[in-house]
Amino acid sequence: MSNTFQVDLRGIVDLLSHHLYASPRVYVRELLQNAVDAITAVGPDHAGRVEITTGEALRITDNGIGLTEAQVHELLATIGRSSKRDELGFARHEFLGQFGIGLLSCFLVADEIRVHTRREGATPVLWTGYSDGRYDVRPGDEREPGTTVTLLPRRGSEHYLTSATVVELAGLYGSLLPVEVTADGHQVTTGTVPWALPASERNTYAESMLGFRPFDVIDLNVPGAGLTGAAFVLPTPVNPATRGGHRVYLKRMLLSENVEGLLPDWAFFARCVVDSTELRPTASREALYDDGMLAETRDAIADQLRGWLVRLATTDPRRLAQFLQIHHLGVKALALHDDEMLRLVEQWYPMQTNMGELTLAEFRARYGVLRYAATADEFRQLAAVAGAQDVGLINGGYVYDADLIQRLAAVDPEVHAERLDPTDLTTRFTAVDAETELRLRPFLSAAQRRLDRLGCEVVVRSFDPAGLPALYLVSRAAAFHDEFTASRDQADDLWGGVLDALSSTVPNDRPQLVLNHRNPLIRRVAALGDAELAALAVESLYGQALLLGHHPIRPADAALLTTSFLGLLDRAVPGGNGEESR
Ligand SMILES: Nc1ncnc2c1ncn2[C@@H]1O[C@H](COP(=O)(O)OP(=O)(O)OP(=O)(O)O)[C@@H](O)[C@H]1O
Repeated sequence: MSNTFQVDLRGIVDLLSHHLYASPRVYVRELLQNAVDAITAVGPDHAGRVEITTGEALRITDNGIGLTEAQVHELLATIGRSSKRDELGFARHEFLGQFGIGLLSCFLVADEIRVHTRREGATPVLWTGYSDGRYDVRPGDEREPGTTVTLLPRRGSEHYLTSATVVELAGLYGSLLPVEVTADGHQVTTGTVPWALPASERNTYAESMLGFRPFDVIDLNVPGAGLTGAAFVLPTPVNPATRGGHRVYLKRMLLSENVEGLLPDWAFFARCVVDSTELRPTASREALYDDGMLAETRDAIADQLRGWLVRLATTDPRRLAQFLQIHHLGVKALALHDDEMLRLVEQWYPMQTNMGELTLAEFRARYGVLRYAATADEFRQLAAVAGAQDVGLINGGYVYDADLIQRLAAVDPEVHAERLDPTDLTTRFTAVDAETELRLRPFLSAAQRRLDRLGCEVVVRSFDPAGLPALYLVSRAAAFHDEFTASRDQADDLWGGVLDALSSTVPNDRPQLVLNHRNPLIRRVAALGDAELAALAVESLYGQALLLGHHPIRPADAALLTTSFLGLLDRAVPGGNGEESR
């Protein structure tokens, strides 16, 4: 014995209202959709009209194909039955509907639905359905071919059927529909799609619908998906992690204002408004069905956005620079994962270097190796000295920059990157000749004695620029060592013990104060007969070099800065040595 499933309508309505549709508001969309489909079914030359009125009840009338009594029994009384599928059960291309459940959404706001309909050449029929699952069919009053659906509001749902709400919802879902729609006398359909408007009106559209005045508007066209539309480029920075939704229409009916998955992740800077005849909705009609077609469409749109970027680069680099200025954080964040964005950054994003602003591509063409300082402090410390020796240096200290340089070198075997360590520079410093070295020895050992307690080593080298008297250089190992000893001092006994055991493995090359023998002041200081004055001078040079390189100032350094400054002042101002006038 074989039986058929029984369906409890109340269960189905609950399922629809709470789980399938985001809000009961969608009933307006489903009604509009049925009216448009009925008009489409008449034929391409039929001048379709849809009229919605509100009041005690909501009425929506179309001059579409209508239904015969037999069709009413077959289509309206069977959930899941649709006239919009072919014999094999596939959705027919020209229609919006396909599932055979849309009319049920009206039960989200109404307890009773009446469908008054007439097919050309047949008699009028009145079908009445109730939310408890009953329906009846009677002969209807005389009427033109077409259909009128009437909803009697459910108690508590009246607000979904007020004039204001219905006019708003009909406009939201139906403004681009290819048939004439009015709601309580208001013209709902606008006639033109926004992306076909002249440039100034597109901007106004974006301002009112998307909430921003676009930086630029890019036309989109994907014939394979029957897709036309526009991408509006955001004029202000956005966090690329916040997925912005797109306004998507399917066969001119709004799917959602917040569709995801239409663009690849890297295109976070654009909001699209598109219409497609081929992309498919999910059953809730609030999202796009994620299939091969959507993937191909995404790729095609990505190509068009990339094309826009490339065009900007060749025809209007100034605007591309503006674009990157707005969206650089997002572009750079994505470039850490996306090779195309990485190339964009390489070619077009100017980074700070000691030779002015240069793109990584320009820098590489000029200097071969992408030599960079990993922090802004290191960069400041090294930029001038490196520049004077014609060593190009990139400031990798801005967010993502050092990582991007490293990644570029990782993905492209032709690119070489090198982090410049401050002590690497000493190899470019020329040692002074043996005779001078010998002459300077007493001065140097006196200077070393003064700086020993600060853990700093004093050396003399010749380097450019000659105007720079002294440079404080910390190697990575030395910086680590400093941090290590600082933590050792703060740690409790247990951790102190562990750190002590480790300390033997920590290299302890000391930071260096490099005095520049090319600098006239340094020569004069080194030649001073007055040992006390020379020591004061070395201490101030040490303090000044620390400040110049933005190094942390420890309490001992601060004390030294004060005493050396006051000491020098004392020597400079006449009347010292107890000779003050009384
Ligand atoms: N205004 C109308 N004019 C003519 N036929 C209609 C009208 N409204 C509904 N119908 C008929 O009733 C059937 C069921 O409608 P329903 O809205 O439930 O499903 P659908 O539109 O086929 O699919 P979907 O669930 O995707 O909307 C339709 O296939 C159509 O044949």
